[in-house]
Amino acid sequence: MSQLSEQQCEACSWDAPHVSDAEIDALKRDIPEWSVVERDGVKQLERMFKFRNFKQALAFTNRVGEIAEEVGHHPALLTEWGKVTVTWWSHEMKGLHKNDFILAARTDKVAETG
Ligand SMILES: C[C@H](O)[C@H](O)[C@H]1CNC2=NC(N)=NC(=O)C2=N1
Repeated sequence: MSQLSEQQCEACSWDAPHVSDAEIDALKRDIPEWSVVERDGVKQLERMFKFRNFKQALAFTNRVGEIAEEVGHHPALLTEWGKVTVTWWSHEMKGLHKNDFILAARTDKVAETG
């Protein structure tokens, strides 16, 4: 189990510090299945999860929605037959905050434990 998932999200505003490339490398070790992608100059964390059907993919989507609502930090969720693509980033900062890594670790936990 990742300790990262147990850490608390901090309040995050548009001028909060971005995680450095060295911090990204260190934090990514706890969430090895996630990729850092860059869209329109904005770094994002992304992972695709596979399921047996649409219903299970939708149930996972809703569980991830619940953990997002708990902390007021929200991912992009693409739900398809048998798969869900989850993308975390901090819109206000236009980049990655430690919160995104914490939520990615919690997303992994949802996938493991339901
Ligand atoms: C007002 C509200 O809390 C903010 O707009 C929140 C909502 N959820 C959010 N989610 C994410 N991922 N990034 C944000 O910057 C963000 N901002």
